Amino acid sequence: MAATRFELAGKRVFVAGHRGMVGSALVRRLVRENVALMTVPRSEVDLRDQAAVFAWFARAKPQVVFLAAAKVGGIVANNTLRAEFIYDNLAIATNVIHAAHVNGVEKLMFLGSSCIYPKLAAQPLREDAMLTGALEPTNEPYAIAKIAGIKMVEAYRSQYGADFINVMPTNLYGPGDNYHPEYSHVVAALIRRFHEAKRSDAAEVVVWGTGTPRREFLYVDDMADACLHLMKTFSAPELVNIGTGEDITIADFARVAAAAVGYRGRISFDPSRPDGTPRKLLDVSRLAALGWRATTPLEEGIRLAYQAFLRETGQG
Ligand SMILES: NC(=O)C1=CN([C@@H]2O[C@H](COP(=O)(O)OP(=O)(O)OC[C@H]3O[C@@H](n4cnc5c(N)ncnc54)[C@H](OP(=O)(O)O)[C@@H]3O)[C@@H](O)[C@H]2O)C=CC1
Ligand SMILES: C[C@H]1O[C@H](OP(=O)(O)OP(=O)(O)OC[C@H]2O[C@@H](n3cnc4c(=O)[nH]c(N)nc43)[C@H](O)[C@@H]2O)[C@@H](O)[C@@H](O)C1=O
Repeated sequence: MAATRFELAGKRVFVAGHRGMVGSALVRRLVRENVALMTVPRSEVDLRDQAAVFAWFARAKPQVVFLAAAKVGGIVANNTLRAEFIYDNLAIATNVIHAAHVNGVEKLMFLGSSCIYPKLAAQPLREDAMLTGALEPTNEPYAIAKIAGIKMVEAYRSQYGADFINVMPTNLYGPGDNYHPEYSHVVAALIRRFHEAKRSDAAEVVVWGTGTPRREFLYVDDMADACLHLMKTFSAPELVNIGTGEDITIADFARVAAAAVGYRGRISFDPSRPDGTPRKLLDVSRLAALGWRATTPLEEGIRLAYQAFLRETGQG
């Protein structure tokens, strides 16, 4: 895949979803670049509102867009709020991608997710595995909306020659995560649960599912760095996975998180809770060939994430 060079410097760069975990990491990373950063609060422009999005793009005229706004959550949020996950994510993708085209945006990056790959696809997950099999049922509405966004990017590239690209992040964690006890992802959920257990001297912490699923975790500042790298150097219709290329069982991950938090009690598993996809490990060879690798080891990332949790919940 040939490398290209896209100049970010001097551009008006819009981060959609700038208050979120990824969006805020993109903002932290972009301040080191010579760009005019653009953000807009959801109270001013709800990205599900087509008229509001079109009016804002026509007025603000961003040149570059990172589309990091979405309805996001862990396995239970995805499985419970199924209508919101499909409606919000379809609406956000169609409104922002079309508005970017109509207003002559020079380059747009759409953030998909590793959950767009079939539940039982061969591991590690290659980019060409998309649409080769049935999806994991717990997050099918979200994955379908993400696949629609990916296909829009491909269609606008092929029909209009738009320089829009698709990246597929693995499971992310770090500052700005959502610590909701039911609706968060596993990393934030376990940091909070182990922390509360440590504070209350609880003898046991219950982890959902069997502990056997395998997941790959990427620190969100690495994710932001990869996004900037690809924005500057990648332009093609193919997807690019963003991950570390290493995975871990949930049981082993729980031990890593407990150690980072300093919880020393028992860890048990509740198999009545959903496991989700048995394994989600990305093939990152395309990303490596494009010149990027993750640099934050899991133990270090979880330590930083715990510090961020303490800060963000007023305990640090
Ligand atoms: N977290 C993860 O593990 C993974 C995330 N991704 C993708 O990365 C992207 C960012 O995710 P992440 O940062 O974790 O999610 P967050 O929930 O932390 O952030 C989502 C952001 O989107 C904004 N947003 C949501 N709905 C609307 C709306 N209707 N109008 C305007 N803004 C809206 C939120 O605004 P507000 O703050 O006002 O609520 C928030 O800023 C998403 O596309 C997600 O699918 C992909 C793979 C894994
Ligand atoms: C990023 C990704 O996120 C979601 O998919 P997921 O990978 O299943 O993410 P998760 O973080 O919620 O769970 C990972 C694993 O961890 C186990 N687990 C243990 N204990 C807790 C726990 O306490 N909370 C949660 N949430 N999970 C737990 C859980 O049972 C599962 O086996 C999708 O919505 C999908 O759409 C998506 O994009």
